[in-house]
Amino acid sequence: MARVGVIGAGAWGTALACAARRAGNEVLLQAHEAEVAENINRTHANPTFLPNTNLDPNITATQELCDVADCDVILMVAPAQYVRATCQSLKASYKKGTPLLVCAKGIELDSGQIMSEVIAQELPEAEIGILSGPTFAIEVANALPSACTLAMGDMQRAMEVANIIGSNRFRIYASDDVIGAQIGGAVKNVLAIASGMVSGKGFGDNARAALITRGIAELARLGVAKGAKTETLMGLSGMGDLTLTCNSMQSRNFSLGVALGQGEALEDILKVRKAVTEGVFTARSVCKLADSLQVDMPICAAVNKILNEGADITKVVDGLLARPFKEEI
Ligand SMILES: NC(=O)c1ccc[n+]([C@@H]2O[C@H](COP(=O)([O-])OP(=O)(O)OC[C@H]3O[C@@H](n4cnc5c(N)ncnc54)[C@H](O)[C@@H]3O)[C@@H](O)[C@H]2O)c1
Ligand SMILES: O=P(O)(O)OC[C@H](O)CO
Repeated sequence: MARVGVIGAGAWGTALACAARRAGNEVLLQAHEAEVAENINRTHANPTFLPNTNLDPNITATQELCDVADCDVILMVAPAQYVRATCQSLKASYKKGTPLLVCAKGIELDSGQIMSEVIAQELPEAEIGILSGPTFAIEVANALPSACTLAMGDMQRAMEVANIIGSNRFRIYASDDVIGAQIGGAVKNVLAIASGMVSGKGFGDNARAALITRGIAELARLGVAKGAKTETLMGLSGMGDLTLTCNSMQSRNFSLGVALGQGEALEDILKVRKAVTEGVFTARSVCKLADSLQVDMPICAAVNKILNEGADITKVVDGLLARPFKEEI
């Protein structure tokens, strides 16, 4: 039995705590909000972020980041824009060599950095891993079968850690492609917003299939330019997660796109959401990263224009459709 610390008791942190506990570990879940920690300890539930789910009473919660520093493996499940500040707070207690697995999916707004770059700056001694794949929290919490990628610089180490937190209901495939495993998870959120807009606008299933396929082409262009392996981008953390998120109302990113497509305003959609919709932030940061690498990402650029520059969806879509025909690459 290992001790697994989970930072962030949102839907995904709570679900990962369930998976790690099911794999036979002692699990400590760190919550940002006092009432979330209290609910988990007192009622074995997290109605704020993962309602209608009973948690194993052996999952305990704390509000203190330093409490998870003694764990054998730490999962970083704060949303992407909070990862830097969370690492800064963890720094004083973090023990060199403890695997720190990033489970957030996003690119930092100010810097355009991926999460491994943010962590390398703030916790240079961290043994970084990336856990990413097609995994809706509620299904993992309810022990429905899921699979994802765990990428670490050392493949052998990734296998060891996979054996600690994985199980027959939460299958983990090891990889040594730390960059590739992050690009899919970050970019698919932006593409899922686009896919939702296509659905919300009533453009039909053909259009959605075309968008997803051209989306994987731009995701792969960015990944390769950043140093990812193509097979990672075509695997669970890339194409797998893109397929899931671009086709399901369970996705916060897809459902936000649907609402936008149906004419709701972004501020009104976000006003009533407690859950994070990572694509809203990553739309801007992925464009910044793509510009710096001189990669053409027309769909992500279109989403950014709609979300952040107030562009009209119909006009933006018309602009995309009117581009000259080109080779399929
Ligand atoms: N929910 C899923 O199905 C799922 C699956 C895979 C990956 N992810 C990724 O996991 C990450 C976390 O998402 P989630 O679904 O668990 O979140 P959530 O939407 O359920 O909850 C929001 C989270 O933000 C945290 N938060 C709010 N303010 C904060 C602050 N100032 N500092 C630190 N944390 C703060 C909350 O404590 C909570 O953990 C995201 O990057 C998401 O893309 C989510
Ligand atoms: O609800 P979303 O859109 O944040 O997606 C959740 C997970 O990333 C799916 O793998």
